[in-house]
Amino acid sequence: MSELFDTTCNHDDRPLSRAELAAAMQQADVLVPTLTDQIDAGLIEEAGPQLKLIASFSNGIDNVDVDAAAKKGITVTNTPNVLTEDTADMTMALVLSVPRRLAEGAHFLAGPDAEGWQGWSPTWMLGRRIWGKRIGIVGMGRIGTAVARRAKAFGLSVHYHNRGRINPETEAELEATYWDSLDQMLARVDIVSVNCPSTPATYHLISARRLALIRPEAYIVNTSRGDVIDEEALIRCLEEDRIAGAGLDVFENEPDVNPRLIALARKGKAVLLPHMGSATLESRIDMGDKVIINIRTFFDGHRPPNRVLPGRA
Ligand SMILES: O=CC(=O)O
Repeated sequence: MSELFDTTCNHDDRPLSRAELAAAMQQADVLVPTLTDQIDAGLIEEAGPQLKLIASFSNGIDNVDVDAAAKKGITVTNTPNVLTEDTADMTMALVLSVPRRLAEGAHFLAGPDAEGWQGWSPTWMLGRRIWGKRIGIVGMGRIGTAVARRAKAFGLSVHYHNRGRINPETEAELEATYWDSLDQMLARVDIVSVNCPSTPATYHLISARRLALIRPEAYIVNTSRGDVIDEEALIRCLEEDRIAGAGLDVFENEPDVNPRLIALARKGKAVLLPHMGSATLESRIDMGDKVIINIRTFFDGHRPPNRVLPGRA
């Protein structure tokens, strides 16, 4: 990056403070935030007139107020596509981990009781079968579709809810069933996978009312953003055994994880990951390349390939 542009970098791999962000936005022509930097309307309002591009190092763009940026004539870009397969892999890992008690088993052999293991026995660590079950994908964009491909290969039947139907060829290839009604789909599937972006319209989409529709034997997995699920309501469902288990890579108040969720993880009711869905070396390199291409294209006077348009709600 610094070979191509005159850069000021945050070398610490930690989110900048609001004051540091504000100062950067007074000086830089381009801001490259990550998903942990909250670029809200207030910061954008105070930005200097030289700031023309916010090239986010993230797929999700819920951390940037794109409408406020557009009003101030600032273009916003993100880094889609390059982390689709990695995030879908991690989603599938959670789909397998929770019902098959993978984390519990691994922790057991890494924990204090490991040496006391008595060996295989017929009722030891029984989980629930994946093959032949129904997965309900909430949000059938790139990542949702990549999850569906994997799920089908694992013998799950694919159900999905989306704002619109996906193209008929892909639907046929995945043998996927489209549900116009999210409520009806939630009531019928064995695993719910949340793969839609966080927007004002998807805030608490999986609400307390909808969580109550999910069957008690079903599991829920979220690798999207924490606020798509009403986390407090999910915790209550898990504590009261109204849902069999949850696999969560994202949380409502990251990096704070609700201690009740941690307690549920210790009881084997949840597998929690620290937002690592796209965390591969390859995806980070590809994301960096996308940021550079977006900046370059923009300053060459063209429309950057990953421009995020306002009005996404
Ligand atoms: O969650 C990761 C991303 O949005 O890039």
